[in-house]
Amino acid sequence: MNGSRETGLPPHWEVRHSNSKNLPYYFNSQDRTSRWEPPSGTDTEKLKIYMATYHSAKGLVPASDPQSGTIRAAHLLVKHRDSRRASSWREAEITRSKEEAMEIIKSHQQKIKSGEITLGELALTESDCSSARKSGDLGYFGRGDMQKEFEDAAFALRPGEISDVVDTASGLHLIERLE
Ligand SMILES: O=C(O)CN(Cc1ccccc1)C(=O)c1nc(-c2ccccc2)[nH]c1C(=O)O
Repeated sequence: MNGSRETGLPPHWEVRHSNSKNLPYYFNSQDRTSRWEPPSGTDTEKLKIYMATYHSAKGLVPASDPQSGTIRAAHLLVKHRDSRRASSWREAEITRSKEEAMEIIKSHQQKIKSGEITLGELALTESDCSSARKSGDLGYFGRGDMQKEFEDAAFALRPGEISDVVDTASGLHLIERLE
């Protein structure tokens, strides 16, 4: 529990760490909801200071042991109205259809294949995942950490390779294995 005064978060909210995505997220212990972005009413200056000390104090660094069956990957997520959580930092309510999302991610795939732009660069502005701010980098993860379709596709890639479109409950993904 990190209390609300040091974190700058409203009461009942705390910072947690998603090991699978190697990202902090925000958890409300009262109604047990979680989100990638800080809730409204957060004192962002205090949170920034807390996050700096929290992360350095806890030494939360990525699991740097690919030998333990982990890989490192980045992804670009395009959500649609049937995504399990049809909302993202880009769009509060995502209403596009799955077919429209497929057209969008296929055009992203073409741009990446042509060498016009990298997946990470495109993820920064186009990915509906909160990892967008890290160019889609999810850090290291092992089997059992991600949704099965995502895991199978990611582990089938060689380092540097990019997947075809992967369909999960979260939406449509392009995955690049980094290590
Ligand atoms: O699937 C859901 O019910 C909600 N999620 C996952 C999630 C999990 C914890 C906190 C916020 C979002 C997503 O929709 C989601 N999944 C991902 C994801 C999926 C596969 C691999 C990496 C990330 N990112 C997100 C996101 O909003 O940022």
